[in-house]
Amino acid sequence: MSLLPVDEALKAILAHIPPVTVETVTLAEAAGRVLAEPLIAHHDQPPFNASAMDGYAMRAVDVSDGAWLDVIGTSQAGAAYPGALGPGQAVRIFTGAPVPEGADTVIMQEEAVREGQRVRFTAAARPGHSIRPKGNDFATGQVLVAAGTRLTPMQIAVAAAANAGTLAVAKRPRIGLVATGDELVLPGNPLGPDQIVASNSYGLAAMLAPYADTVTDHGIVPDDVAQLRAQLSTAFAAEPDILITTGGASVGEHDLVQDVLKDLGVTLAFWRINMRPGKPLMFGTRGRTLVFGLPGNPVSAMLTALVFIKPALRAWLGHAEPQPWRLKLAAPTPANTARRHFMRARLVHGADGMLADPISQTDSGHTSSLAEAGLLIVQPEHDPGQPAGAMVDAMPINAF
Ligand SMILES: Nc1nc2c(c(=O)[nH]1)N[C@H]1C(S)=C(S)[C@@H](COP(=O)(O)OP(=O)(O)OC[C@H]3O[C@@H](n4cnc5c(N)ncnc54)[C@H](O)[C@@H]3O)O[C@H]1N2
Ligand code: MOO
Repeated sequence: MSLLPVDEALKAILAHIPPVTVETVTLAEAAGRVLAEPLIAHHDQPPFNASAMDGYAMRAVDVSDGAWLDVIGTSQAGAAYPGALGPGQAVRIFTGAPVPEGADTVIMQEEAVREGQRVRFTAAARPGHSIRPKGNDFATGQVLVAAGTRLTPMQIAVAAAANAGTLAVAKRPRIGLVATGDELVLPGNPLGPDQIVASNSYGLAAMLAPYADTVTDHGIVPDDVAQLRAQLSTAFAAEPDILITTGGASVGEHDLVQDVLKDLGVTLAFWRINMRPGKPLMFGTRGRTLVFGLPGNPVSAMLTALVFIKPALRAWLGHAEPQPWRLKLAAPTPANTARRHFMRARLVHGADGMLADPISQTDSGHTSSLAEAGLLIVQPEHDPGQPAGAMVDAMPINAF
């Protein structure tokens, strides 16, 4: 049986990703979205030379030991001192206020002695000190956030500072989920004999929601051709950008998903890949809908989504693929098979940095070990096994 190499499978999927489409959202809705056009500054920040301290503004040359200066007025944030400052003069100034024309330094009030309308200083003056020059933070025309960036709170803050009321972000796909299996019951229900709680759609919805406009869970369908056909038709009728099934992907008599998908007009691009877990993954298209048939085993379902669907979604949004992590092994890894292994591991803090601590559990039905893992060690095909301290490639499980 020939299994498609992981990299080729990924390439085949990425070839079907449409170009980024843009939509405009308000700043309040933009956190977590991927910027589709660069955020460019349209003003200088600060827009004027601003004081960084509460204190006094003056000419540095006028500040000498014990010399008194005349306090001629006040500059506060939102209300600048209207005139210019001359020799022997000081202006009372507050943090964020415009530095008056003629002044070239600010001394904080803790280093000033005020008597009525005059002031002297206990510290030397340095030109430019405690002044934020106009455009120091950013200047008109500067790219503040590059297209393709996922907007974190820090970038939302800079966008707000740049006076952007709205942002151009990538439109997100609509995703549908269908779980298949006679044995499945929804979480929260009593378990009958031979029944299994359907967990895949919950994990997948949580994983994919940050990339999606909507994730619609179409529930559970038994392993029955007529019911599968009916439910998958309903799911397609909602015109999702991406439809994901779980279960029924393998070779047994009850693995019906592929045939039903084909009957419903899905063109299969590939089935079965050289990966563990996750071998029976299938991928195809129906019109402009991308269709992923994930294996039912819960670890296989989550990891195939992580390895294939997340990159597809990043590409959909125009967000660059992250570099693989390179980490030292905290413990040896065993020899691999001919399939690329995505090995569960914990991220641990060692004396000389972060280490990947492999988890020995490899069962594709073992969810509790996956829940403990923070990353996957990417073990190459036929890897002979590595000693503790060896550098390995890894991918974080929870990164965007
Ligand atoms: N003769 C062979 N048998 C199997 C092969 C093979 O190559 N030859 N491949 C194995 C591999 S690898 C995998 S992975 C599984 C995948 O099988 P299916 O995609 O057909 O999955 P199911 O049989 O439907 O279920 C497998 C397992 O997962 C549980 N399951 C299913 N759906 C869910 C869900 N939504 N939430 C939680 N758990 C779920 C299900 O109860 C089964 O225990 O096939 C191997 N067999
Ligand atoms: O590939 Mo399956 O996902 O190993 O159990």
